[in-house]
Order: sequence, then C-alpha cells, then structure tokens
Amino acid sequence: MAPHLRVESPGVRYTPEYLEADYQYHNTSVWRDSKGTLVATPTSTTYTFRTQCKVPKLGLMLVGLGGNNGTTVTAAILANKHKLSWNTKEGVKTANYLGSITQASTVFLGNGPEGEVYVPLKDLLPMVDPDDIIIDGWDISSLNLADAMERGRVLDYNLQVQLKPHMKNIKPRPSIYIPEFIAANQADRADNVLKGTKQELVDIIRKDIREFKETSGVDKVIVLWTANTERYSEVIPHINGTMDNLLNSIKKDEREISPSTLFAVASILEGVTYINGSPQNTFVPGCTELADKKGVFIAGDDFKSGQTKLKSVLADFLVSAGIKPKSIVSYNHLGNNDGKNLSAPQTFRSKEISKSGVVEDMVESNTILYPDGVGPDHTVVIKYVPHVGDSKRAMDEYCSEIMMGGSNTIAIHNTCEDSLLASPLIIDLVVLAELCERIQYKTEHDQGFQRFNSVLSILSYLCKAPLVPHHTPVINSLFRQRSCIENILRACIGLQPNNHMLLQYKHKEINQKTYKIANGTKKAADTLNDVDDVINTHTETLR
Ligand SMILES: NC(=O)c1ccc[n+]([C@@H]2O[C@H](COP(=O)([O-])OP(=O)(O)OC[C@H]3O[C@@H](n4cnc5c(N)ncnc54)[C@H](O)[C@@H]3O)[C@@H](O)[C@H]2O)c1
Ligand SMILES: O=P([O-])([O-])O[C@@H]1[C@@H](O)[C@H](O)[C@@H](O)[C@H](O)[C@@H]1O
Repeated sequence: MAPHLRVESPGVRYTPEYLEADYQYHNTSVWRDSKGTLVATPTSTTYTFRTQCKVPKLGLMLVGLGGNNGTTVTAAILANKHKLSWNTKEGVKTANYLGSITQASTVFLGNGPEGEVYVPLKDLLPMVDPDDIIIDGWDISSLNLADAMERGRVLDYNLQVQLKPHMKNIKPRPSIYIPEFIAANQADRADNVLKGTKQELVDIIRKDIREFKETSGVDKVIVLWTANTERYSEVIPHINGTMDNLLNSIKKDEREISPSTLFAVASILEGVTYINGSPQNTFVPGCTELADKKGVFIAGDDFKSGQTKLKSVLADFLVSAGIKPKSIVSYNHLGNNDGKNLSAPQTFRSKEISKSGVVEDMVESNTILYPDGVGPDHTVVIKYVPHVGDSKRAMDEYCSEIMMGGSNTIAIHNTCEDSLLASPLIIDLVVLAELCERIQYKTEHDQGFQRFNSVLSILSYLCKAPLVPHHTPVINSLFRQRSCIENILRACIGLQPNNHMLLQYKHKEINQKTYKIANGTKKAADTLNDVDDVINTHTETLR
C-alpha cells in the first residue's frame, strides 16, 4: 500500500503479504411482475477482497515489437527510466506517461478538512512501476529497435539520439508470419519469420516465453499483441469452436488458425496473460475456453486510443442528455504502417467492426430516443496517406435531432501521433492486468478465495471492442468503464464507490450535523482537537 494512503476501517486488514478488505456490494435487482410493472429491489452482497502487496518484476513481451507502438512504448519506458529530457523548438521536453490513467490520472478519494481530496489512481493499490518493466518480443521485421524507432518517425530526433544506445541491441525475435492474414503490402518487411507447422510454431513461442523469463530474471510475463491488424478468422465449430478442436486443429496444421491465435494459445499454455491490442477476433471460442480452463487472463480487443475514445464520450453525452444522434461519420487518414496495412479491404474490415460497435450500448439504453432500437447512421472511413506518417488526422461529424424539430451538428478535427495515444494504453493494460493477477475475492456464498473471470472485462476502458465473458453486457461508455476500474480498486481497499451525491452540501445549512453525517467528524476533530475547527476549516474550503 502506498505509504501516504491508509484506510482506517474495521473491515480493512493489512498483513505483510496481503491487503484484505470486506466490502458491501450494493446493487438493484429489477424484474417485471405479472402486470408488466417493473419492480426494483435493493440487494447487498458481502465480498472480501485480498490483494497480494508484493509487486513483481514484470516482463512484457510485445508481438509487433518493431512497430510504431512497440518502439514508442519501449522508448517511453526507457526515457522515463533514465529520466531523459530533450530540446525541441518549443523548449525542453521531459519524459512522462501522459495519457496513462494509472500513471497520470487521479481519483476522488473523499472529503475532509482539506476539502475534496484526490489521489493518484496508482496509489490506491500496489502497482508495477512502468519504469521497471523489462521488454522483449517478436516482429516479422528484423530491424533492431533503434532503427525501427527511426523508421516509425514518431519521436523527436533529439530524444531518439539519446535513446539509440539503449535500443540498438534490442532485436525482435523471429515471428509467425502467415501472409493471408494481413495486407500483402506487409511482405516487404517480413525478413524475420519462423518456419514450421503451427504446432511447431506454438512450441517455439512457448519456448521463447520460458527463455525470456529465465534469462531476464523477471517474476512474471505478460504477452501483448501490438502487431498488424489481421483479417477476421472464420469461426468454424470443428476447427476452433472448442478448446479441444482448436488444439487439434493446430496439431493438424489447419489453415484457418491465425498468428494472433497461435500466440494467444502459446501464452495461455504457458500460464501467461495475453492481451489483444488489435481488432481481429483472436479469441475464437476455443481460445476463450482454453483461457477459462487454464485460469489464464485474456483481454482486448483493439486499443481505444483516439477517435473511438472520443465517440464513447460524445455519444454517451448526447444520448444521456436526451439528444438523438441521427448520423455519425468518422473519417481519418494516416500514413504509418498501420494505415498501410489497413488499406487492404480484409484488414480494414476488422477495424471497421471495432470502430463501429461503440455506440450500440448507448442506443440500447434509451428507448425514448430509439424506440425501435435502430441507432444512428454510422460510417467509418480510413485512408492511407503516407505523407502524414503517424500523425493521424481524424474528422468526425455528429448530426443530432434536438427539440421541436431542431438539429445540431458537431464537427471535430483531431490530429495526433497515433502511437503516442496507444502507448500509454499499453502501459495501463499491462499494469492493471498484472494487478488483477494479485487480486482474489470471495463472497458470503463462497468457500474460498478465487480470481476474476479469465476474460478481464475490467480493461474495457482501454479497448474499442471490449472482450467480456459470455452473456455479460458490453459497456462502451467511457465514464462507466472508468468508474468500473476506479470502484473495483476502491472496493479492494474497503471503500464504497463515489456516488457524486454530495448530500452534505445539499442540506439547508452546512453545519456540524451535516459535516458529521458526511465526513466522520470524530477522527478529523481528534486531529484538530476541536470539531468547530474542522467545521470552520471545512466551511472555509467550501467558500
Ligand atoms: N493509435 C494506435 O496506434 C492504435 C490504436 C488502436 C489499435 N492499434 C493497433 O495496434 C497495432 C499496431 O499499431 P502500430 O501503429 O504499431 O502498427 P505498425 O504497423 O507500426 O506495427 C505493427 C508491427 O507488427 C509487425 N508484425 C506484423 N505481423 C506480425 C506477426 N505476425 N508477428 C510479429 N510482428 C508482426 C510489423 O512488422 C510491425 O512492425 C495495429 O493492429 C493497430 O491497428 C493502434
Ligand atoms: O482509436 P481510434 O482513433 O478510434 O482508431 C484508430 C484508427 O482511426 C486508425 O485509423 C488506426 O490506424 C488506429 O489503429 C486506430 O485504431
């Protein structure tokens, strides 16, 4: 637990190994009676969360290590680790993790004599420091990471110069390359590929994972796919519909098993969490069954980094404001290798699917606006324009129906280095996935402690097309996704979710009684030796 944050509660226990917290999970059960009336019933379940406090030495193996995201996240970790600064025309820049919720965001903890208190999200529970992550991985391109970083044209030159000595000796391991799954235009960089049957390839990847763990001295490894977007794999029940069929298909060298699924199978068989940062359906049913049977975490799909992240806020705002989006058109062009790979119809289709699904839950949430469940016209366009490189230009138009026949059009232009939006998400995915590996829970109905479901839906905030356990809802609203992370971490330290009611400030008078109601005056008063001081301080803060 962070030295400057402690929870004082009868239900929270600190031991040298664990942080254990009892938590009342309040929910609302809703059903329809025989007359069709909705009946809402408050429910409460007692959970006990147990978090191992020892933070491990973490190894991260990136598939696509030599790509724009792979080189950029590696560069960012090294630049932060070595506290690098570099000159630019705007002045001196210093390494940071902006865009990462674990490293650069705060959460509202509570109220006290200082007023509203916010703490870094990473201080809620012991988490891996990204500076300490050891990186390895695979790429079909043999370029060392210094040259690959230069090829990517993402980072300032003066920073690259300082990083090259740290990156030139990092060479991607040869990888699995099956041309039909990505754009044909990727062939010219595929000079670092493995040969063998699919079973042999899985065995090599498994050996790579074990070898990295042994030679690097890390305590655990996470594998993350940030390689090219693949075309969708056809889901064929006897090929990949079950765990056994998938493993047999690999043994039989079946054609319809993608590189990303082979990496996922290899990682799961090595007991290593696997995260998919791209939109393809890596997690065919047999793969999710394998993860479940092996009790290994999987997560994805497709980093939610820019245009779609904004859409999951804007669509949520409009619909929850009772404004009816009638059309959403999302166009972007970019000139990096991702854009080049996406210029092929089959790989673009994977991205189009992940970028298009993000408003479905919001449409379903409002039958006043969408009584027939038919949402807005929604179009996604991606064009490859080499000149702009990694600096993606996104243009969006939201046309909505407003009161009394009115209409509203929101037009947005958003330019950014795509990899500088995705790299902090890679860090968050890995830091939070590793934390989840150290959390266990049990309810009043369970015998013993258990881990979360193998599908880590808590990571939905970071994904365009969140992978969730079967028969559970897909939530795309960014606010709800972030609240999920925040409130599960709060539950692990025995704190209730933020309800944002601020009842203590709604009373007719802000006085000792209301302060007591909301802020547990006793402890604060003991500290300040006088309740009035607490009230005065607090009231002062409110002015
Ligand atoms: N903002 C973003 O950058 C962003 C957002 C969401 C999703 N993504 C996804 O992340 C992925 C990576 O994006 P990028 O900009 O780094 O792309 P990139 O093309 O620069 O990097 C991909 C790398 O993967 C390598 N590769 C391809 N097939 C491989 C295989 N089978 N094994 C190992 N390496 C392989 C390529 O050689 C390349 O170096 C893409 O799928 C992209 O759609 C990116
Ligand atoms: O995350 P986001 O900005 O909505 O979507 C992005 C796309 O617009 C871009 O074309 C693609 O290359 C990136 O991989 C990313 O998926």
